[in-house]
Amino acid sequence: ILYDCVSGKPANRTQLRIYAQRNNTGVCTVDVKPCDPKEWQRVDGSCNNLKYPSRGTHRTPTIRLLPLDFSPNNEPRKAADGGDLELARRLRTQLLSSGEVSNMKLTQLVAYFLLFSLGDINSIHDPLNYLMNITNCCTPEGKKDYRCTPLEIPPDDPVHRFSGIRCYNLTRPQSFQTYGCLDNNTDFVRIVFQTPIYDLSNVYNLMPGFIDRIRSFKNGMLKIEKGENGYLFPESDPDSTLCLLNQRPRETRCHKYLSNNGIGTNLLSVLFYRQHNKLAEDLHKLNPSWNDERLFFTARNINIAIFLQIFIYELMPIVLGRRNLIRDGIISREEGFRDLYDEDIPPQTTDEYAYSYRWFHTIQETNMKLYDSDGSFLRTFPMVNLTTRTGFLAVGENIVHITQGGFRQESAGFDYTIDIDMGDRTLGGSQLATDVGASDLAKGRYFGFPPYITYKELFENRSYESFSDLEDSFSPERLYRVMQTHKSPENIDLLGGMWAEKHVKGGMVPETLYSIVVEQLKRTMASDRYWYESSNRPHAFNKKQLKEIRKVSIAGLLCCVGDHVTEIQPKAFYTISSKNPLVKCGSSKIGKLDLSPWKE
Ligand code: HEM
Repeated sequence: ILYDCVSGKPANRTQLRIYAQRNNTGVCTVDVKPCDPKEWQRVDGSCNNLKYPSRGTHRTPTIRLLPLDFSPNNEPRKAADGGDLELARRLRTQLLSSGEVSNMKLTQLVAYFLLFSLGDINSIHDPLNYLMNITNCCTPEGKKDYRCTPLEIPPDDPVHRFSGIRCYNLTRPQSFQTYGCLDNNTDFVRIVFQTPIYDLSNVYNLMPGFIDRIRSFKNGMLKIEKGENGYLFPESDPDSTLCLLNQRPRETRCHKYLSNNGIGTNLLSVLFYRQHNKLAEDLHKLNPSWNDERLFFTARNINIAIFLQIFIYELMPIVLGRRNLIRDGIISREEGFRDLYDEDIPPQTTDEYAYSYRWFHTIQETNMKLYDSDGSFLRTFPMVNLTTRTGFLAVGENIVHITQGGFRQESAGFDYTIDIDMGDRTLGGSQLATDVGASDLAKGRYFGFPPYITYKELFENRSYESFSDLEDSFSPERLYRVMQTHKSPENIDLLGGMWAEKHVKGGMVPETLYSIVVEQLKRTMASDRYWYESSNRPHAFNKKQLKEIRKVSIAGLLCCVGDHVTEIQPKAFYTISSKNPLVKCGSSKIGKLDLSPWKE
């Protein structure tokens, strides 16, 4: 049955006729085969919710925590005095300092895993649009193009008053309107090409239909290709334009079916891809009678559970605060099952959720340190030169050196500073100059987010009318900066507010970011019929199996499938220290899974 993506209902004849005329049936509808309530979790995300079978697939519309706030024609909202809001680049340079500050407690893996988790539910079509399709937004012609939203650089800019660069290329976020699935005079609804549930889309389902190209259909395995370093995944497309920064002729590899995104996402996609095969292989040894289908879906079921266990129980407590997450029902102290499913909540993500992750650009350390497999420091490399450069991973021992650096190098500080390369280069040589923070702030206006204080009101359940109402939310110095840069509290953007806001007690992120993330995680857990902690889902783990899943860790993952990882600190999101020393991978201190409870 062809479902209309936006409404989530079977498309009627009139709709189908209109889509056919517009030649966009493929993007505005999704084909859902009849659901079987007991089947394995589908790779395409359909039938997760039996009442709304298309919710959960690619192009499931996002939802909003608060109503849209736009000027006419979806232009940015106006300031309280009716004028334009302050330039995004000026706010970025005034609210965030530029510099190198390390967080001595956490490793680069934190940023890698966060970005990887985001790629599971959010596609990178918007950045690709201005990197590949619409590259002329700073030309006179581009400035007249509705799709363009170039960023003006103020004449007194701390960097570009010297460079002469006056504009950054940027495009409007894409929506169901962009693709003609909704008429232009309707409310903006963001289009996302990833499934809204956490199901390792980066590995199994980057685009509809990819799964059939990467499955070997033998013993549950995914295809692999043999290469120089054993690192090769099907299939490279050397002619692909997606790997913009590959340095030819040496770097030719570009994934056809896996991500070609930031270096951390690419690395983790490779690790989870490999882990699928390791699981399938071991399950096959334990249960030689299982067929390909059963081996594939069991391995995938375990792989997703490992990813979620690391994400929700190991990473998020560090970032958001363990006690906070227990209090808010995101994690449990008990090891047993949790049945949180509510069929009335369709699988969807809020725009605010994916957007708020942009705050993590401030924790990205870009001066990447590369280490040998025995832990000897080799050299540094600018990470911003590696986005859309999958070819680099496949050359020489690079993947080994990046993996080692992931758990040996500190992340950048969770402070009010943005790394210099993030704030002034961002995308290596693929743009003359970019400021990811300025793009982030401006994008919020083109998503139509209401002011920061409206979110404060939502989460704190009180009103915020003057700057003095914000005294509890900012340190005096930060509040002073906010007042210097905004004429009215209503002018503060959602991200600008989060940049300056105090961090949540017990956690490392701004209070509002905490609230947005927790709101979504609750929805995610309640709306996923296949959530791994549930005892009632089809093909649920039994008690012993879940107990094994509870043991996994990022260190265990790296030991199991990381290149040349023979020793690692047991808590690998934390830096190496006397309390968290390097141990051999075989050590009982490394949390990893024993598959014997899966033996039939
Ligand atoms: C070297 C590291 C990174 C670079 C160079 C980078 C660069 C970028 C760029 C250029 C964009 C597009 C901006 C726009 O179109 O407005 C972007 C988007 C984004 N990035 Fe990063 N990023 C990095 C790391 C991270 C990390 C660690 C996170 C944390 C989760 C993250 C989260 C996001 C999010 C949420 C978006 C928005 C995607 C969307 O909804 O369109 N990035 N990044």
